[in-house]
Amino acid sequence: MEDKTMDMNHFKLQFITHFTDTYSYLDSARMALEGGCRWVQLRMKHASDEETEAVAVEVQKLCRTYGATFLIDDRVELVRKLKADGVHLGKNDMPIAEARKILGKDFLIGGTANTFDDVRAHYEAGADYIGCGPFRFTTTKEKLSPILGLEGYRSIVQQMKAEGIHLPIVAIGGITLEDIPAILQTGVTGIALSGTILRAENPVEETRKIVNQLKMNNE
Ligand SMILES: Cc1ncc(COP(=O)(O)OP(=O)(O)O)c(N)n1
Ligand SMILES: Cc1ncsc1CCOP(=O)(O)O
Ligand SMILES: [Mg+2]
Repeated sequence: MEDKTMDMNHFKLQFITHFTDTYSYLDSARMALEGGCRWVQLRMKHASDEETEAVAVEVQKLCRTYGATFLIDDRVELVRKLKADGVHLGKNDMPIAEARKILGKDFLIGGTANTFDDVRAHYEAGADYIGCGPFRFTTTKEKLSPILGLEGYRSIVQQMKAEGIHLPIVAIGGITLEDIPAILQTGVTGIALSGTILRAENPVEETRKIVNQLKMNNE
């Protein structure tokens, strides 16, 4: 497992896999890694445990080759079994405090937030970072929470500052390359995305552009 305190650039872009007819989960992760992303979440919503484990083993190997952080969506037990780097949990998943008891302090745990109250609850439960969204409508996730837009992030970041909550927060949901400068201006730490890379004509090149855009907007 990598050092949680490593270079924060590493944690500015999280690529999340998504089922497509064009690319396998493994190839999707490979393209993001080739493009320079160093934080990958394997999200296989409708797959069985067996199917997910088989893919996770391969994506984990690839991530290790690239020195990337490897997270799995939802599946705490699989994260423990494979010694992945961490898990991302939402409202309908295992509570973060329970996952922390199972995984201990050496695994990353991300929590989904749509409001400042969600952020505070995850902070108190011991989350390492927040995935906050949706920024705008996306077809990648069903049953979306209310859209936040730029104003939603500004408000949440401002409340975090006011209450002294220091936790990395990545914006998520329908984000494209063009959105990055304005999103970072709101004070969030980074972004998480999927569709804009997988729909691009050249996903590796699109990832490169996103990585460069994030570097240019580095504070
Ligand atoms: C970085 C990041 N943020 C939010 C989510 C959404 O998690 P969740 O609300 O549990 O929904 P599913 O992804 O499980 O459908 C995420 N996965 N990653
Ligand atoms: C998992 C998730 N949670 C909120 S929006 C979303 C999907 C992000 O994917 P995309 O970048 O394709 O909108
Ligand atoms: Mg979930």
